[in-house]
Amino acid sequence: MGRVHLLATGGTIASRQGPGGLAAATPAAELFAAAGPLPGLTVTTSDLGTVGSFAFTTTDLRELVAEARRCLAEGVDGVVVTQGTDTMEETAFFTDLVHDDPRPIVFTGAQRPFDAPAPDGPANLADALRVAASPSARGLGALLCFDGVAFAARGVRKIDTLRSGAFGAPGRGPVLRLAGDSVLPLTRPVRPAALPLDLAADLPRVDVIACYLGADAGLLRAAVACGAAGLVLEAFGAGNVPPAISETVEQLVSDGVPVLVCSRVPSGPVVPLYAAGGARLARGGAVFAADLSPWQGRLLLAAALAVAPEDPRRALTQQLAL
Ligand SMILES: NC(=O)C[C@H](N)C(=O)O
Repeated sequence: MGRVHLLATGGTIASRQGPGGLAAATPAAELFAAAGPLPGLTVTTSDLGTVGSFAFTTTDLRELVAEARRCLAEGVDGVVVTQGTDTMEETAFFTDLVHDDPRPIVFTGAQRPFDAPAPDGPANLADALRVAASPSARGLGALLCFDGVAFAARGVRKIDTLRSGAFGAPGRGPVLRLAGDSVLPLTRPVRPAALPLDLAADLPRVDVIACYLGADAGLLRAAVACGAAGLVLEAFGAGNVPPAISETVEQLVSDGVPVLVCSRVPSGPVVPLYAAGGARLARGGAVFAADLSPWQGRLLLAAALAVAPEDPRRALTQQLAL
């Protein structure tokens, strides 16, 4: 008999139509009841909140991971977190960065609300509960289970605003597939060691700066003026930025502000190829973030700065080597 704890935070999976639009209001026990009986599983439930994930802060993120750890300490085989899909790729990734227990923490949600004529939440939740109890999920870290498959947290992205197949992991694919009651293993990605992050302390501010044709360095400087301790560039293509930005990056890095390079393209790695583009950024000391999305890169840089404020490079390199 598998034992799983369900921790609910809100999101569309818990939302119903109200006078001003959709609002999350359904508690964990009701979400579980709608997922139907799951023979062979004992499920306990608790509620951490009922908000849309677009309202999450990094404080909520730290509290969520701490709460999931408390649930695991009760001796369950795994934890399922229900939340909104808007920031699920960030929550799952952050959880994965610090998760050093072989038991999985599985995120799921829905694209259609709880009171829709054909909601997708109940099936997603049933799948996520099965994954959380499955021996095939052990050692895979934080997972995101949606629409019949589960993705490793690293590299997963929301790829559709409304369709039930909301997530993908470009260039990687899912790690588990659901078939009825069975959880079928597909691949086992190697995970770097967990970062020893103090969940009680605030994360340093890291901002993501978008690059677009003709962009100048104004937003980079503004971010630093607002207190950013590190910056992530949402660069063009394989990691190129307009000249005004690379010039400023060089200066910021030498002033001690680390800069991580990600791409605005959803698939493929960033590499310092072009003399006046990415190669210039690399010469200036920017770190290239493989195929991490800017939003996952931002959380990685914030965690690296928290763990090693003087020299986040080592933590970054260790996490990006795989
Ligand atoms: N499908 C969803 O859950 C989206 C919702 N806006 C949220 O992130 O809370």
